Amino acid sequence: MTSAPSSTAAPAAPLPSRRTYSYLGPAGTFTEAALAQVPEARDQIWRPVRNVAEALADVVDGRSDAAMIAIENSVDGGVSTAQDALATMPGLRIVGEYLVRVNFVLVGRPGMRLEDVRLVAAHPVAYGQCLRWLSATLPDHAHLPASSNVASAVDMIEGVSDADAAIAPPGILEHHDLELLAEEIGDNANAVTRFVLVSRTVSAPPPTGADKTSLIVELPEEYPGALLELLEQFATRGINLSLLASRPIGDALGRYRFVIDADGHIQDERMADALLGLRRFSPKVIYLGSYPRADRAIVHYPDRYSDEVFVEARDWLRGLISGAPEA
Ligand SMILES: O=C(O)C(=O)C[C@]1(C(=O)O)C=C[C@@H](O)C=C1
Repeated sequence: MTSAPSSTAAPAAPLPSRRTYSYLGPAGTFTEAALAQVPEARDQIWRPVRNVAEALADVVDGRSDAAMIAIENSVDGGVSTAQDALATMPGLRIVGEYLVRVNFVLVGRPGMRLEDVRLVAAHPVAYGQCLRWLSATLPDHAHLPASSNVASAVDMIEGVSDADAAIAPPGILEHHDLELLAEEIGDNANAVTRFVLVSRTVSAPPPTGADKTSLIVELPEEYPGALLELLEQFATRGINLSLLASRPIGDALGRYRFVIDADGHIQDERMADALLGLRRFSPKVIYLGSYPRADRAIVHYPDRYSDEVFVEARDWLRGLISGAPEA
């Protein structure tokens, strides 16, 4: 006979609540491949959405804990929709960086032949990476923008779009019955897309020695040499920039904000000093976060830019002010 559970048994421990991650769907996108690189995201809830702004809005509004978004492609450059969303949506922080090799196939509805393709559905960033192949192979085609690399094909199969063919990741054929029309159609076989994981404002993960800091900075108006002064904040502190892109602010012609990735962490003395310099002259500095670089490459600095030398110089100045005898 089995005994009834004793009423004095310890109550079961509450299950830890699962975290939700938004990403550009549907399943099978490169963005999903980037999310698969995040160990903490395993066994959590993955929420596919239709665009980057929706993924970030999920985080801002609390529907998700974090969002994975594409931010830069080695062939097509900065993903402007992501840069603009980060510039205008408050309360977000980049907490991680991930790289995904990207290559593309052209797929059609079952029975479609390459020579009959006229309308090609593709995400604009993917389209930009296949332009040379497309103009050589399908010079008369028209482009139908799609919201993602997988949505291009799924919308075509489901009759939501009139496309004859779609640019998609190679894995698409494992999930859908499609005609493979061409493989390896990307203009650069080594193309890589950089993704970032974005959460609500949190303190930065601790420095690793291989970190990046992302910023968006506006220039003062009517200020000759302002861009040079912005760059000097980094140059005079020995900080390398790995990204400098301009995006229109949108309120008037000729007004731009600068999207910057700088080597180093906000807790590095030289980076903190550069941020103070930027804050003094720029009307708006958005700090997007400091996080470990995807390639984990340690950056080495000449001694004059080390934390110790910054601290020593500050102590020296304090000593001069306080009248302490010089060592
Ligand atoms: O994640 C996907 O598959 C996407 O469709 C998005 C995206 C992008 O926004 O850059 C991702 C990687 C490729 O470079 C092309 C498109």
